[in-house]
Amino acid sequence: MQACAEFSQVKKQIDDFHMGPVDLAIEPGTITALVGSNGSGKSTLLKLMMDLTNADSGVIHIFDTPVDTNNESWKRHVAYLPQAHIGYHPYTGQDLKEMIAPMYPDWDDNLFAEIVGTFHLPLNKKYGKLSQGMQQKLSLALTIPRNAPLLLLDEPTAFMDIPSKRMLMDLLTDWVDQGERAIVMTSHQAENIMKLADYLCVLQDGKQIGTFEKEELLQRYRKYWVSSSLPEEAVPGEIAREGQAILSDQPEATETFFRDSDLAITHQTALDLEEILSYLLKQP
Ligand SMILES: Nc1ncnc2c1ncn2[C@@H]1O[C@H](COP(=O)(O)OP(=O)(O)OP(=O)(O)O)[C@@H](O)[C@H]1O
Repeated sequence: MQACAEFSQVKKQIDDFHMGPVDLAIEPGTITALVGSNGSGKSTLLKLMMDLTNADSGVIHIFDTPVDTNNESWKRHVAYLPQAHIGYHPYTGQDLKEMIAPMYPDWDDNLFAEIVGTFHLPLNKKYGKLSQGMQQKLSLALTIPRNAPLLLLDEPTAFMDIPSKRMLMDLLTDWVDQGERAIVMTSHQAENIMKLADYLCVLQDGKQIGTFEKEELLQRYRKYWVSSSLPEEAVPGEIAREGQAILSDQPEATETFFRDSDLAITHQTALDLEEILSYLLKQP
């Protein structure tokens, strides 16, 4: 199946920030969250996909077309929501819709009306006069109905209230379920990632720690308490200790060790995604 986007050994340097090498494939029908601390390179990855900045080495393909080709027709297959829109401020939502919709052959006016209705967006007000949260909602209303098969969202819910976040998450899940389309989004919000993402591409200071299937990641980590004192030396799979608890990223190996050492497990829990990401991002 044709990948929506593919990074091969992509590297980029901006001053003293070094990104990559990044290898990543975005398959249709999937939602990938770019996760990492501030300044880890998430927005830069999206900008590289939009050819808004150039890679120093490596190749990025969008639907099999290299992004740095002279023919930019591939851009019609991508809808990009940046963190901030420069140039929208003097226009009303209606003006912006009339400017943007004709550029996208698959623009869905019904979906635009649905998002406007869901978020109670006033289309007669200038973008610059809207609150940050409303600006974000209007930007989404102007981006999702483009129905481009690859949707890139940079922090889409950063300024949104809780009910709106939920509504957007439902909307995005429905949107991606409709067919051969994919979403790549950056997010700091574990709730978004937990609800939406199939895959997590984890970045730390520009380094790609890994790309993980969310469910696989959730199953990989467990926390154990045992009946007597823990041995001083590290237990197989141990990644950390919290008081009398051991955190493991190899539950089978850890449990075998406890069994062989006659240490009864008195309690165990899975780790939530926020804890897992904190551990991944603490790695040296
Ligand atoms: N135009 C620019 N000029 C100079 N440095 C830049 C520029 N754009 C990005 N950088 C640097 O590149 C690095 C990665 O930035 P990027 O915006 O991709 O991070 P991020 O993971 O999206 O961060 P955040 O979570 O804060 O949005 C940072 O060190 C940033 O300072």
